[in-house]
Amino acid sequence: TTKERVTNFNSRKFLISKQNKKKSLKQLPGLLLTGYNGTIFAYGQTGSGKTFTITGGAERFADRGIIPRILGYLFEQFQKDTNRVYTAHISYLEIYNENGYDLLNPRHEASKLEDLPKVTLMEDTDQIVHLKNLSLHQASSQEEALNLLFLGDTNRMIAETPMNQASTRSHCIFTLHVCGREPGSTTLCRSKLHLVDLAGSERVSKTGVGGILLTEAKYINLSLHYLEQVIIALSEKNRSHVPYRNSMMTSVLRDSLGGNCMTTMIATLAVDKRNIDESISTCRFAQRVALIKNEAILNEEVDPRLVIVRLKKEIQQLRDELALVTGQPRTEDLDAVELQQLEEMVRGYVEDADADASLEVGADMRKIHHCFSLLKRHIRQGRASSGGSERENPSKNNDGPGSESDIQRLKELVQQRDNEISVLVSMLKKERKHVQDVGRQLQALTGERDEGLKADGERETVAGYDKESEWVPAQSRDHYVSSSSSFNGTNSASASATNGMRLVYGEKSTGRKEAFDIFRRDYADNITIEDNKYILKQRYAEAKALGETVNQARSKINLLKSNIDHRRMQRAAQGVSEGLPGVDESDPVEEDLRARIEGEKSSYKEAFTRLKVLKTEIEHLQHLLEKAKLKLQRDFDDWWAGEVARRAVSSQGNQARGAAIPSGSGGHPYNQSANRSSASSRFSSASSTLSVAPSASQHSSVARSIEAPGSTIPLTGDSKIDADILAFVQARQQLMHGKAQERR
Ligand SMILES: Nc1ncnc2c1ncn2[C@@H]1O[C@H](COP(=O)(O)OP(=O)(O)OP(=O)(O)O)[C@@H](O)[C@H]1O
Repeated sequence: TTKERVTNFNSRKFLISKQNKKKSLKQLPGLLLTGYNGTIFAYGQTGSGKTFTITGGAERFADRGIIPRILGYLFEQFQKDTNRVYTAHISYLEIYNENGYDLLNPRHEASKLEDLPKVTLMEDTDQIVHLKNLSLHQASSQEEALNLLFLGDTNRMIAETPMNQASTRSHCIFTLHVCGREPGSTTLCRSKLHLVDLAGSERVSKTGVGGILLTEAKYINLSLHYLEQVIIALSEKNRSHVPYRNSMMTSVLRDSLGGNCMTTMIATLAVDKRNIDESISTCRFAQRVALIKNEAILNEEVDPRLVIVRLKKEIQQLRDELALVTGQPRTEDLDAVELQQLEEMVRGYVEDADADASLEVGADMRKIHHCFSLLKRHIRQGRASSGGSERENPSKNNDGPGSESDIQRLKELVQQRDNEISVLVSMLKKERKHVQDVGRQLQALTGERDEGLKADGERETVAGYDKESEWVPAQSRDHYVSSSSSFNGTNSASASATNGMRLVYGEKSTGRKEAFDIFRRDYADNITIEDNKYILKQRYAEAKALGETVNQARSKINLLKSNIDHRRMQRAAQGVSEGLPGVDESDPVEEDLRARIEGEKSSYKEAFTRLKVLKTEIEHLQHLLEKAKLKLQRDFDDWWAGEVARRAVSSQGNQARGAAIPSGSGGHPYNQSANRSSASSRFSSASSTLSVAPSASQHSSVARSIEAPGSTIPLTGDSKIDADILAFVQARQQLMHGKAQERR
């Protein structure tokens, strides 16, 4: 029961073993920024909370895992650190049955796992492993990075089939590649952080390290066994050979396990009594991991492109100097472009007010000569316009340019212009005030809707949520896939998913929609979906209110600022007209205005900071909601497909016997949990037998409610259309039965 589960989870404990005792789990992301590689991997039996720890829970924002938290932290640091420029790239690899798959491949959501290009290992001469077919996506913001995580997780979920319980039997490696550089420097700091969600470990401990029994081989997660072998080899002193190459996972994590990396293992335990053996085995494994000593080094490298540019410049300088020293100056004439450049440089140099400004033309005598001649020309021109005219007009009292009458006339002209300017300024102010008033009136009329959110880019997201809150099942997976397969890696995954939902809206059949409504009503996760919708609405309302607070504070600050300006002008005018002293002294009115600005500023900051946090939370909740909806959609599709197949088989049988529509039900297999193996058994029973009676494990409210229609429905003979007709009749019956029960 839920209560038991909660109690069990509360008693879960995490054991963290560290390579370097000084470096805690919290410090790893920080070390990533300084250029060290890091790995955090979760190890434990199925259901002990590895995915919950690494990625996060599917229900609440507070349950978000290490990956979203690290992404939040890192992007915040990128912004804070003004001394460096950072770039981040993300890859997401899934290893299933020793094959690697790119979880960020856009084809992932449209194709079966087997049809996807496999990620393969390639080793260079320095034994560094490279992964072919694994895409790397740049993430320039936390939002983009979280979208990539969401996309990968969704792809992982979609690719899950009853035969492939991916979350339990596959390993996932989310890698964050960070590159930091000081502007102008040729040195780069490259580092990567692997966040690894390993497959369930239980089989390994049961098999033992010694050998794998042939009969059990297909059930055993070989790569975890090899991981254990590598760990043992690394923890034993004097072991020269470490068998990294045995599995893809150990090859990919080679650096993390015994190389240049700070590694933290999180051992997850399900501390129920019946799991005691698994728990002990996990602790032993953690103990061995703790013995491994890694030598992490700072990953600094020089960017070859920048070095080339620098070296080319240096070579040119040296060539010029050499030519100068050896007396072999270049003889060819400067071309038009060079002459133009020199002219601009000299003009800039002459006009530069800075006395220390220098003119850099390199050690090229041709250029130096040309610069001298340009400077000479400038000087002569200057003399001609000032000194020369002085010599020609030594008397200041004559009527030529510069005479007293001339100066007087110019003064009057300046005065006249000043008057014109002040008239224009006051007109401008009036106009501006008018525009502001009109703006305010307009805002009042439109109710200032969503202004705050709009300012922070929130509006679209929340509006998107509103639009999708009413949604219906897809006709088939193909529809969903085709509509969302346009994803190119950087688009919003949630947008593509919702588009998919919306696209099929117009194509729904009534029977299918009715069936979906019933299915959704009984679906166990529906409570979570509804809860999250409710929380999301609350957050949205809070964000809207905060947005308004931010806007109000902003306009109040602007108003107070203009009051201060006004006050200052008033005081200045008073000072000039009345010749009052002390205009420079502090003004209590202005002080008061300033204090009010400070007050508004702090409420603005507070609301804005909360809005930012809220934005992350809203996005996270939207992702959770999307995932839950996708899961519901997928479960419904499976159930529906099973129903249709069974009806088709039954109706064919009945038609052959000239019978009416059969009774029976497929049940609601997902009312307890998303039991995918029961889904597969439904499929097989549908194809192998005409019996449609619900099995004991499949009973549900829907299953119990089905009765024979009691009338013969004319069928078309087309199996697909007939199946749809039958499903419609059945869904309708279920609905009516449900309503009848409700009335009772
Ligand atoms: N600390 C926890 N608090 C609440 N729920 C938890 C906690 N840890 C795990 N769970 C829940 O337990 C279930 C199983 O957890 P999770 O999927 O993380 O296990 P896992 O070790 O990754 O399993 P698998 O090996 O199958 O992938 C999930 O429903 C998860 O939400």
